[in-house]
Amino acid sequence: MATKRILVSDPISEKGVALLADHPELEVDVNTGLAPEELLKIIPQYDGLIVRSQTTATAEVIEAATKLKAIGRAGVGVDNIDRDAATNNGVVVMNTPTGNTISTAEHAFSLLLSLARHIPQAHGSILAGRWDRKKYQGTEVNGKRLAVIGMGRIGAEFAKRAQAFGMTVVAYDPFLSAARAEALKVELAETVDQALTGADCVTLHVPMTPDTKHIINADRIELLNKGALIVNCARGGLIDEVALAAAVKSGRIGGAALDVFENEPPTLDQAVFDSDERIIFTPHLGASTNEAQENVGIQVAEQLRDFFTQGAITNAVNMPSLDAKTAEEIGDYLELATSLGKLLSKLAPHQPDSLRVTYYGAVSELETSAITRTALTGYLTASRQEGQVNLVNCAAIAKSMGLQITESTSAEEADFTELIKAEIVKGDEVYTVAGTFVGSAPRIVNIEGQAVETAIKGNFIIVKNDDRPGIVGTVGTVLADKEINISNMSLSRNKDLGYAVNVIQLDSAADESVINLLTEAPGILAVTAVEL
Ligand SMILES: NC(=O)C1=CN([C@@H]2O[C@H](COP(=O)(O)OP(=O)(O)OC[C@H]3O[C@@H](n4cnc5c(N)ncnc54)[C@H](O)[C@@H]3O)[C@@H](O)[C@H]2O)C=CC1
Ligand SMILES: O=C(O)CCC(=O)C(=O)O
Repeated sequence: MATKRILVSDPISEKGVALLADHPELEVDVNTGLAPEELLKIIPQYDGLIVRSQTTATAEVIEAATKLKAIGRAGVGVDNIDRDAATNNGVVVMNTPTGNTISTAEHAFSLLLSLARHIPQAHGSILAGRWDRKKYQGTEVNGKRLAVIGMGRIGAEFAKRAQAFGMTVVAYDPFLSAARAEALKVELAETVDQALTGADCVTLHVPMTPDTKHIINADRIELLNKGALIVNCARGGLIDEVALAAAVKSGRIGGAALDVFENEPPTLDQAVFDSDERIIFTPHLGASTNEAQENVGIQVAEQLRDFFTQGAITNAVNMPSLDAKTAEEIGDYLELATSLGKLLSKLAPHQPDSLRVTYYGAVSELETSAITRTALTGYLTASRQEGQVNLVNCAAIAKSMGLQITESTSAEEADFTELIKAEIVKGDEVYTVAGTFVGSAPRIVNIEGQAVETAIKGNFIIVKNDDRPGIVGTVGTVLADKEINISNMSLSRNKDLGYAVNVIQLDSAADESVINLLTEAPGILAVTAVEL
C-alpha cells in the first residue's frame, strides 16, 4: 500500500500521534495553528486530516484537498467541518463521541457549583485585596430543581452528579423515552417550557441545530424561578446572549456560566461581559482534561489508522454503509423511507417507545434492514446537527435513547401491491404514515391512519381540522394572502371522529406567521409545516 499522509492540524495527545507514526504505512505531520491560507496551501498533500475545534475544514479546504479521504474530529461536535462538502467530495468524517463525555459533564457541574458559591468572583476579590464574606454568600444546590435540556451522553452524566448532590432533576429531550427517563430516575418533561417552569437551575446539553438555536430566550427565562442559575457547556447560540445579559442585570436570573460562545473567541464588547460579574466564563474548556484528550486523541488516531489500513469506518457522521449494488437496487425506497421518517419526527408524539416499520408485498423481498435504518435516520435527523445521523450510526443513537426499532414483513393484503408502513408507538398510542409507488412515482399514501396521496419531496403543511364546511377556503385565503401557491392538496376525512386531515403541498415554505394564522383559525385543530 502506498504511504498515506495524515495532517494533525490541532493539538491532540502524543499517544494518538505516536500510534499513527508507528504504523509503517502511515506518515503523520503535526502542524498546528495554521492560518486558513496556510492550510489551504498544504492540504492537497494529505490523505487524512485530524482536527479538534480550532481548525475549520471549510468547503474551500475540502475541495482543495484532492487526495483527502477522511477527516477525524477529536471530539463530539463537527460543526467546524463542512460535512456536505466532505460528503460531496467522498470524504468520510468521523468523530469520537464518547471520549470527552465525563470531562464535559464534570466541567459543566463545576460551573454550576462555581455559580452557586461565587467561587471565581470570590477568588478575584481576594486577589484584589478585599475580604468580601457577605457579598459572596451563596446558595446550596441541595434540594433545588434542575432542568436538563438534552438528555444524551453528557446530560445523563450531569444528571447523575446533580442527583448525588440532592437535586431533583427534570429532563426535556424529544427523543428520551419514558423507560430511559425512569432508568435515569429523572422526571420527563413533555416540552422545554414544562422543564423550565419552576426550575432553580438549567443546564444545556443539546447540539446546535435550527430547532435549538436560542432555545433559552427572554420568554423562557421568565419561566424559571427568580434567581435561577444557567449553565451552557454545549454550544454558543443555544442561549440568546442579549436576553440572558438583561435578565442577569435585572436580577431575574441569579447568574450564568458559559463555556461556549456564538463566535469563538468572543469579543469583549458583547452584552454578556457587562453583567457585574454574575456571568462567569471559561474558554471552551469542557473537554480540556488530560483524560478526555488522551481518549479522543487515541480514538481518532485508531479510527484513521483502521480506515486507511483496513477500510473500517467507525463513528462516521456522513457515510452510509451500503455497497453500491444494493444501494442502486433500493435507492428509490430509501428516498421514500427518509420522507416517512421525517414526517414521523414532525407529526408523531414525542418521547416514543419504538419505531415500527412493516413491509408489505414486493418490497419485503429487498434489503429491508437498510430501508428501516433509512427511515430511522430520517426520523432522527431533527434531533442532531445536520449530517450527524446516518445509516451507520442511527441504530446506536436510537439504542442510547431507549428507542426500540422493530421491523417486520407482513403477508397481509395491503391496499397496494407493495407498501412501507412506518409507525411511532408510545404506550397505547400508534401514529402511522405509509408510502408506496403509484406507477413509478413514490407517494405518501397514509398519514395518521388516513388515506391520502401526495409527493414525497417539497414543502407541505399538514392541517387537521373539524370536518365541516369552509375550512379549506380559510386555509386557501390565508395562503393566498401570503402569496403562497398550493401545488397539490389531498384531503381525507375521518367521519367517525369528525375530523379531516389535509396534506397541502406548497410552492414555497410556510413560515411561522402563516402557521400561527392557520392555527388560530376556527375549526383548525393542528397545523404542521414539513419540508421533505
Ligand atoms: N464544551 C465542550 O467542550 C463540549 C461540548 N460538547 C457539546 O455538548 C453537546 C452534547 O453532547 P453529547 O451529550 O455528547 O451529545 P448527545 O448526542 O449524546 O446528546 C444530545 C442530546 O440532545 C437531544 N436533543 C436534540 N435536539 C433537542 C431539542 N430540541 N431539545 C432537547 N434535546 C434535544 C438529543 O436527542 C440527544 O439526546 C454537543 O453539542 C456537543 O458538541 C461536547 C463535548 C465537549
Ligand atoms: O476539542 C475541544 O476541546 C472541543 C470539544 C467539543 O466542543 C466537542 O467535542 O464537541
